[in-house]
Amino acid sequence: MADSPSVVAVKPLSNGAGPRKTRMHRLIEEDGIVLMPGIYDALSAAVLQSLGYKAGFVSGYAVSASRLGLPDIGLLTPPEMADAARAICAAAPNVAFIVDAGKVLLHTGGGNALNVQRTVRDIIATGAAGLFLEDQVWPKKCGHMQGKQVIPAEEHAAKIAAAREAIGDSDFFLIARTDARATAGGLADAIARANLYMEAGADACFVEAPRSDDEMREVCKKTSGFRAANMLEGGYTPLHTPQELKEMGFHLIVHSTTAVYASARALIDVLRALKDEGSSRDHLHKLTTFEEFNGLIGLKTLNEIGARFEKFSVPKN
Ligand SMILES: C[C@@](O)(CC(=O)O)C(=O)O
Ligand SMILES: [Mg+2]
Repeated sequence: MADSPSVVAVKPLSNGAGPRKTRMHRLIEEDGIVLMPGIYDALSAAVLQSLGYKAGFVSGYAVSASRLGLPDIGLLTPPEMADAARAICAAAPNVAFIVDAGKVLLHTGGGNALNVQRTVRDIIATGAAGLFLEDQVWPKKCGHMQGKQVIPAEEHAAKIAAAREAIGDSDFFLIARTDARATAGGLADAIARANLYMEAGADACFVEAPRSDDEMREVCKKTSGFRAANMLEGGYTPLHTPQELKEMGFHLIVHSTTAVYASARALIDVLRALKDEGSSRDHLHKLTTFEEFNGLIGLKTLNEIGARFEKFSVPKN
């Protein structure tokens, strides 16, 4: 067990050539903490990139809501999630994305090491920078909902070890999540699991849904390696700034629901106004402009490329 929030373990390369330094390791090194808003489609990824974010999180909660209009209770299928991750990585190539693979994998309770290894390779192929693997029983639930259960710790640790093997020396970061805080074992079991998963080869641990600042500090004091926190508005965990979380001993922050809740709020408000008033003309300040929106999704650059290749003429010498 760790006794200091600053203790981190960087996994060695399999060829023995020193510590593995992935994109995510370098981002953590830059500022000590990495803020990753949860996004859910190519447009939300493009917004993230346009604002200069260096990292983002492909949220299962938000993808389930945006693609299916359904809650985060294990209904999204692996191909749907992988497809979302591919479109997101393609739309924002400058952003390092961590993919919430809880659903991609069906490893939660079901599946075995082979399923894990296949999923890891599939997610690497999307262009993502890493993934989350969680220890809930399938069908899983959002970490801030009632009634969660976890699989045996050793079983999940073996899946983490299988994931580590599949990653090899790829530029890919493995975050092991535990949902045990909500079960009979409570925080002590969650902390023991996080440390076991780190031993099994995770780059970072994520104890989901601690319920107070004291619990968050305890997680940081008693776990080794890099640590992730989830700032889910309306959930169990108190909301904090990156600086506050860094001081507690966290290194990665997921804001899983901020973007999808903001989108839903904006859509509800403006579409209600349109329904009531029959026109959007008094609400244009709530919308992007035609130019702003086209710029966001790269129209100018694409037009320039199109113009360059309109006609081929043999160069004269
Ligand atoms: C992080 C999360 O898994 C939500 C949660 O379970 O707390 C997501 O899908 O964004
Ligand atoms: Mg999720």
